[in-house]
Amino acid sequence: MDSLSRFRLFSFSSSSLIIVLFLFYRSVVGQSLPFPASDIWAKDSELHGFRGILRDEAVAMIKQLGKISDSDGYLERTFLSPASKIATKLIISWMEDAGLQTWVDPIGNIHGRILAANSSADTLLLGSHMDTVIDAGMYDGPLGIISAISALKVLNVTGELQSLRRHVEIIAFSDEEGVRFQSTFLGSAVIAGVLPLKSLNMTDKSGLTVGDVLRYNYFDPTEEALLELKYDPEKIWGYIEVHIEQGPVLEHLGQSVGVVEGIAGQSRLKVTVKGTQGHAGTVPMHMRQDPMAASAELIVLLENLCRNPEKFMSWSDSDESSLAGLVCTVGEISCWPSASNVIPGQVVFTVDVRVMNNKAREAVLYQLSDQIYQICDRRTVGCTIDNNHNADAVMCDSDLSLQLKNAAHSGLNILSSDSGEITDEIPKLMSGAGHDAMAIAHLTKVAMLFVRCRGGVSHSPVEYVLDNDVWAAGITILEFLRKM
Ligand SMILES: NC(=O)N[C@H](N)C(=O)O
Ligand SMILES: [Mn+2]
Ligand SMILES: [Mn+2]
Repeated sequence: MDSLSRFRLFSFSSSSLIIVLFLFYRSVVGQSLPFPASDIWAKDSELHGFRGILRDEAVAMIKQLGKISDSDGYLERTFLSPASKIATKLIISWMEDAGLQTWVDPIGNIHGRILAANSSADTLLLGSHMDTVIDAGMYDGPLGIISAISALKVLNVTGELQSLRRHVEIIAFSDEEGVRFQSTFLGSAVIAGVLPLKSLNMTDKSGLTVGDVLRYNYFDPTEEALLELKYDPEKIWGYIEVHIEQGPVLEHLGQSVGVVEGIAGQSRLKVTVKGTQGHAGTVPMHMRQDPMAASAELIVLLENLCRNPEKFMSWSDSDESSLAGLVCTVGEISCWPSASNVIPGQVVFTVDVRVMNNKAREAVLYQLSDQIYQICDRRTVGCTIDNNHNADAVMCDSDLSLQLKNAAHSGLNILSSDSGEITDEIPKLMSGAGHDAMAIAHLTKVAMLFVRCRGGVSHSPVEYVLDNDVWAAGITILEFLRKM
């Protein structure tokens, strides 16, 4: 080989090596934490819709958080549990990496804030919840927290974080699912100043009350102390929450995100049925007061009432349209003493009732209680109904929702600019699921962005959001922050 050929071969191999090293850097280093904040990288990322931060890092964080569980083998992270404390440290580190000032309040909410140069500016709140159901998916809650952190991290990388027009605060709420105490919204209701004091007396499975748990957390939850945690509505501009849709509509429409118009109201009851405990082999059937058989009848009644409410309710109570979307669920049941050869002494089950129209929900609860007591009387078992939670339906603010929709539109067009596709109209949809936005609506105007999920499945470990849809959520928040 002559020296010119040797030189050509050398220069070809060294440039290939540089390209290979660059690709390796992009694929391995560029996708891991922390993200390098160099100007060159930031420029490159702007061109690519900040894919490294808004998609790859965000998905990595969701997966990391999805491994922090109170149980082995499945995801469960409840209010102020050991796993929630580990998750708190991680979320704080991510918020700080995004350039935010952080703190944890006595109810376990994590806050990350950036102040605007104008100290008298009002504040945009962004957030969702960090607690999960039992055997949960990893997107329900964390998607909203992490898309907000990622969007602010982009602004930190580009240097825009210091020139925001409003203060911006992310809150990772400590309890939305209400699994530990059947409470829901413990975190967000305190911030909005609407936590009913009786919630402090609710007990978990070990007999601890909410109040006990807070006192172990060095916080005495008196009425005054709780009110001190309430935010001043005058200082808050609005609240935006990103959340997995948890239903099939966006997938059906072939759209990655949609804007929420309203959230159905919800009530949770605890029904206790007391009978006569006895021997399964000796008590004749007609002499039993069996709370298990009674509960079975009550549960079938609930299903009938919610499937065909018009058969149970007089038209003066409600009209057909106000009952549209009514859904009722018994999701938890336990009996005592729970043995195959014992007629139970007591059965306890939960009832979850949801519908957009608040009056219709009240009418359903009234009918349901009436029918339950009639059945219990006929079966000579004792029934009590505790109404543990009520949240009225919430309509999202139309102006804020429009701004969110415009942000989604421009964000999606950045993502699709490579393909030349123009994003269609952003869909609007209703939420049957509850959200922290319901509690925060008592404080300020709210808007929500839903993100498509596979098969519409949530509250299940198979819950899944495409990485590109996580990206779509992040770029929507980024565009919102840039234009607010
Ligand atoms: N979005 C949700 O999954 N939230 C609730 N905790 C619910 O029960 O709807
Ligand atoms: Mn949930
Ligand atoms: Mn949720």
